[in-house]
Amino acid sequence: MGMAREVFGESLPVAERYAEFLADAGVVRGLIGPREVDRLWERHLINCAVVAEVIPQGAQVVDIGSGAGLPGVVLAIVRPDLQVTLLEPLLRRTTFLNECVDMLELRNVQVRRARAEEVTREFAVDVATARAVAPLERLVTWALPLLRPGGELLALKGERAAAELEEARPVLKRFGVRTSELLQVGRGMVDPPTTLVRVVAERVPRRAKGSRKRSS
Ligand SMILES: C[S@@+](CC[C@H](N)C(=O)[O-])C[C@H]1O[C@@H](n2cnc3c(N)ncnc32)[C@H](O)[C@@H]1O
Repeated sequence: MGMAREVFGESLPVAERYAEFLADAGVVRGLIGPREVDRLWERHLINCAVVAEVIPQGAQVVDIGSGAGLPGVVLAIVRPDLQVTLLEPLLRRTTFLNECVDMLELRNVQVRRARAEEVTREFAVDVATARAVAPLERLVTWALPLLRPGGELLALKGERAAAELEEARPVLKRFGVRTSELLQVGRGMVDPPTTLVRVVAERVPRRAKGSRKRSS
């Protein structure tokens, strides 16, 4: 628990209530595997919380495919300055997420029931996050249209992060992306540290090049 205190600081009691809800209702409703309960803090809460290291103050964040709230709920707990939208298409999961928001009294969170590719006109946020949602080459096609120009996707990826970034190169090129990189966050706090793929949206396109309508 020592590391949890260090990571969550004064938000620790809220994080503890969230962990209890995941271990209880989350398991009963099939949103978290029973085997995850013993490693909830290390593999889920702390692993997600350390992403806050690279999110700017006051950012608007969309968490794509939030599921039971990872990483979106955790980021909202550890960083009350963020405005977080949890984007999740499945009703059973948005019900769970709304209950979390009420129970934890998270005033900086909204839940939006939709698929990412359906709501591109609604968002122009600073940061999109996603964990375990889709391969990077598909994820970027959902995430980049939700970002403001210069905004960034932070995709939590495991061992295949570098390979997925390579596979996504053609798509990144189509979107005119010039900045994409691997980052590690949470060194010394979680083992292994969390690997992120960071992709910065370019200043211009909302659609991939080549799919743009011609003006004449
Ligand atoms: C394996 S779960 C991961 C949930 C959570 N991010 C986590 O790490 O525990 C993938 C989630 O992505 C959601 N999802 C799938 N396709 C999506 C889409 N097109 N837009 C938004 N969410 C999507 C699913 O409903 C599911 O909740």
